[in-house]
Amino acid sequence: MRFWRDSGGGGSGGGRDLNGGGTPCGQVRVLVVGDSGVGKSSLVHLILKGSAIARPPQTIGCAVDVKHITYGSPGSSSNSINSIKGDAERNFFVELWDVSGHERYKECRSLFYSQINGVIFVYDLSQRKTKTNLNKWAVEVAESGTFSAPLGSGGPGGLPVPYLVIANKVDIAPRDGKRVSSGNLVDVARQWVEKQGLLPSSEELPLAESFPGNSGLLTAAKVARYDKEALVKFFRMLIRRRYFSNELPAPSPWSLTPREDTILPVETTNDDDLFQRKSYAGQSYKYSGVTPLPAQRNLTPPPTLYPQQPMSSSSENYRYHRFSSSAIPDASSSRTNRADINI
Ligand SMILES: Nc1nc2c(ncn2[C@@H]2O[C@H](COP(=O)(O)OP(=O)(O)OP(=O)(O)O)[C@@H](O)[C@H]2O)c(=O)[nH]1
Repeated sequence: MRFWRDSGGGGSGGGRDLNGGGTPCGQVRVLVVGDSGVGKSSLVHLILKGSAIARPPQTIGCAVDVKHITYGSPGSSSNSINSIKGDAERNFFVELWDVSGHERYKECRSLFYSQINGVIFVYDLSQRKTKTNLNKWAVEVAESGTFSAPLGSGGPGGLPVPYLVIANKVDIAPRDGKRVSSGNLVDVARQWVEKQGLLPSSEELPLAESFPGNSGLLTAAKVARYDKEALVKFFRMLIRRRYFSNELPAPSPWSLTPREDTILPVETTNDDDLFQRKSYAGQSYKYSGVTPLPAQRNLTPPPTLYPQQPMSSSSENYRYHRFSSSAIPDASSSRTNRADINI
């Protein structure tokens, strides 16, 4: 069975001429987790391609895509050894590990929780249970994962890396107490099961145990609405933590507020907290720009190679740690039709 998919495109990683031939300096790994059907793959597609995907196939195991991102200021010299710590613009890859939320992969998905720099938790605004379930996801990742550049204190479930909570499907979120149907198979099935009384209605689920940091980014992956700037800030913060942590402390990324004009419209709901965005994550989990503590778990320490070594444009240096797109099998067989879901 194949677990990986490499998009090989999307204007991101894979090619050698990124950013005018610039040499990638390194990579950060971001897990994308949440219940099946909340729209993780749709979101990843949107982040990579900038457009919505009509019918995402269900993820088998895990799909890996790579986004290219720059860090630093354009136009500065990149030849000096010091410039890596300074303002030269550098290329990085953000690996997005889109882990299937389907139960059938529960036993094996910890395989993918390796050397994680950050986590994106996704839930479905129209299915409140998917939000309360985020805690389970956090515990699972925290307990079975290994982490790169871990934080000194834990987030939800003890998660030791920065995270972002994304509330997807804002386009069909309940308004005025009424639920809007998305029409997609997973949602229809879930609503049918709830109606039969086989599951508590997600509308009735208590929010008391909801995920720490009720705020989150609002997205509607299906109609290509998301806060690109906030996502990029999150990715850059992960890069900074991993590769530039001995620079002067930067302002807390958790306190960065996305630009007002990129904020999705606030909709009226019976659950106001879902629609307020104040920070990227729980208050108890602020990253304050301090140098990360040594690895807390069974970790390979994050490589310090790239930040410290002189850069060269030789092809050897183009390879970067832990990810080689050539090592990743063909994408096409890693997914299957959503119609295959067993409900
Ligand atoms: N209305 C609406 N539907 C969405 C949105 N995002 C995703 N969907 C739909 O939700 C369904 C599930 O989307 P996926 O992206 O495959 O969900 P997933 O979380 O990756 O699911 P798994 O692979 O099973 O873990 C698809 O039919 C999508 O078209 C959204 O923002 N709004």
